[in-house]
Amino acid sequence: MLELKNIRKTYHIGDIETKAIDDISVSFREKEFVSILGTSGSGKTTCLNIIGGLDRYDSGELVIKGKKTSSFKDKDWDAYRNNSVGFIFQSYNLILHLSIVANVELGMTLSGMSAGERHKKAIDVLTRVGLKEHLHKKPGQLSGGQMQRVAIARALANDPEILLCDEPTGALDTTTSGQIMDLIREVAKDRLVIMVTHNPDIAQKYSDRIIRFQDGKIISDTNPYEAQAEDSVFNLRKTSMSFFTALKISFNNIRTKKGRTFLTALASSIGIIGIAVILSLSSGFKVQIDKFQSDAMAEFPIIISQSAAEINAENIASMQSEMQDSMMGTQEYVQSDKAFLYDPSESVFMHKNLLTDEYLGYLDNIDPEICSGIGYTYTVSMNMLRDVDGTVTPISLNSKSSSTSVMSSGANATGLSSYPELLKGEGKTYLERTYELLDGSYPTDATDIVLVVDTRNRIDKKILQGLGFETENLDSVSFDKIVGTEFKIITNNNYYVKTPFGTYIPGQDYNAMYAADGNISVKISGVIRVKDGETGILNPGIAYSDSLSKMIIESSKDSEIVAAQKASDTNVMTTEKLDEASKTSLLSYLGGNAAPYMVMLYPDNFEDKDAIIAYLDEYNKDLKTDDQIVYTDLAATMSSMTGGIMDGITIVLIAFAGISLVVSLIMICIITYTSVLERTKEIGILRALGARKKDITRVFDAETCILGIFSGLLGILIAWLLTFPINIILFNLTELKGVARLDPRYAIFLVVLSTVLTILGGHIPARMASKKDAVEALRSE
Ligand SMILES: Nc1ncnc2c1ncn2[C@@H]1O[C@H](COP(=O)(O)OP(=O)(O)OP(=O)(O)O)[C@@H](O)[C@H]1O
Repeated sequence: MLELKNIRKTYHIGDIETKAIDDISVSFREKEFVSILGTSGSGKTTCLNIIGGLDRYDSGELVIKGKKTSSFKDKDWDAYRNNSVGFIFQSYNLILHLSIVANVELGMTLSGMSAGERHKKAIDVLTRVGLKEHLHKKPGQLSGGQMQRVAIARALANDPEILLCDEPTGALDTTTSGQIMDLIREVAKDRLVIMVTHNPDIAQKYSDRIIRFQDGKIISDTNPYEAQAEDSVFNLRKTSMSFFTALKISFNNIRTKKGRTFLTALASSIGIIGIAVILSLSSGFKVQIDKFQSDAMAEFPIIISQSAAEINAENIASMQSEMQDSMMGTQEYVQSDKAFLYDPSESVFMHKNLLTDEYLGYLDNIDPEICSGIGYTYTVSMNMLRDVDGTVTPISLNSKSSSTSVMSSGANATGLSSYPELLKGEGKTYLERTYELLDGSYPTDATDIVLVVDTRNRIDKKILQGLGFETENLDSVSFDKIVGTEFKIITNNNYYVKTPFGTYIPGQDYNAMYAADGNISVKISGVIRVKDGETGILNPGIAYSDSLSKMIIESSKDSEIVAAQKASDTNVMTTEKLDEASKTSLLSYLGGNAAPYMVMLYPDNFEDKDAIIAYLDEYNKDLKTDDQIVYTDLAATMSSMTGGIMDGITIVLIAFAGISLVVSLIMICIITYTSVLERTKEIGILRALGARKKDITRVFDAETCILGIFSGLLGILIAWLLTFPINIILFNLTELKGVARLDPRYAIFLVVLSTVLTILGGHIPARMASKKDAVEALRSE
């Protein structure tokens, strides 16, 4: 059954050699109870460990059931320990954080038995050793004798052919020893039991055969046996521990140290908290910036003007460096007594855009899905008269008090703006989306105009004066006085009078002009104000539709004065000489030029803006530089600046948080290492039960995995809780609401990251654990 042939084992510590086993040859029967007696240090335990596959011999041969073990690989030894050998130790060697049933099940788990079968078998053997009443207990709640019974049950669970007992009663009183020995005697009826003991009486009383050791040699054997040549019928079932079992073992271990686990997880979650808070802040700020940018987009549509300064990256860079020079005082000074002449217009490259009918048609055909509105600005003048309480007086829509600003896009003069028309034909108009109605109605016809007041309902006094309202000594004008006010835009033919000299002057007979046919009647349909949270493009004052301008141009283009002006190179009103450009602009002013001065395209979002730009670029593709239409996209310059800054800040902050993640990684490494040291005995027990080195690594990987998931979840929870005070603080500082928000996708990613990093950090100590010598591990306390 079991044969040791010239087995030797020597331990080397420094220069000192200890011959623990010195050429032992002995054979065992298939069923017998053998006691090994001997003085301390005589090599008994070493021999038992070699037989049990816990320790390796240096030379000789161990033959098990006719199979030589010299060719055994690690995995064969693991399987041998698991299937064929049961160990019983003096100090019981139970895993304290597992229940006694789980302790007994462990060996069977490694041999791959199903959960149900395992459990039944564990209960059976525990009942057999007399522990039926104590199944629910943990090892720590049992007496020494009871613990040894559990150890016996564990050793018997896999029904091994060999039971190895190393002083099984060494720690027990006489009565209990007797009971345990009776049990072992019983077990020995159908297997080989080899017991190491110091107690000759016990050996005498219970065993069939006594072998005495001295200085690593056998000095006597009461019942020697000569091994018969056997055919090898030795079949080993390979052992393996599932990751789930590893998780269960580790989870139970962690459960016994709740406080420490919590503190460890808390400390190692700091890095995750840092990154989660930074990510939630940066994504929150990004949302704010995106919102700001989409507002900015409404404010800065893509502008196509008749003449465009080419703003490109180069210009911006040179502007920036000029600014920097003046701020830093690094401007260039030249020593000279001459004044150098230069033409400033040469340094600004102006591109003339020819807004031909073809191009305007091209713009009109833009996909309404990508461009929510197109606004046209014309420089046509509006000659208006209003009947104020029976007196017809000239009025103006324009306060004429402030300068024109292209930056405020839709406006062609302060107090007078045109609003973009809806391209989609359905849905809310730009005004309905962006402005709230204070009185009257939104414009429905081209001839409906609206009064825009600011958020405090204010309006420039001069605008209402221009419209013919009485404002002298007044603080306010009620809306119903304004809404419904009608006036007329007088056609050129009605407005201009030809003088005997062939020139044209505005007529003076307002009543006749007002009453004449062909004028365009206009009505103030309502008063509007920008909605809270929206950014409007309209200046406080009057806003009218592009169609109104088109109507005026339509009515003016065939008028006498336009015809006369087209035919003349002098100003038909002042007889002043005109160059080509002034003539064009005068014709535009008179409504003789259908081309808009400026076109603005309104996207809804960045993708749409890109699509619009692609559409505009498409037109320019095959054209010569001079014929190309240059557009201005101010939002792009803004967004690339803000986006870049935000990304930069985020990266720097994450780098800092990353450092704390590395620190927690090192900490996990140390903590796992401590856990390995603490659980050395457990490693020995698992190895004795047949766990492979891989399985030991797995147990610790499982522990760090649990720790990683837990610290990840804890980190996310804390980071999420932190977003509330952070938001309150940010709101107080910046009035931005809900900036910090934790994206669930980031949260999941960070938990995974924490788990992976923790497993990585713990893997090295876990590998170290697996390399521990089983015998030494068992010996540790
Ligand atoms: N890992 C080791 N490293 C070095 N020497 C060892 C090691 N294990 C055992 N020895 C030595 O080998 C010899 C045999 O030890 P072993 O434990 O087998 O004796 P034993 O007969 O079981 O003693 P005891 O009855 O006291 O347990 C002893 O001299 C011991 O010091």
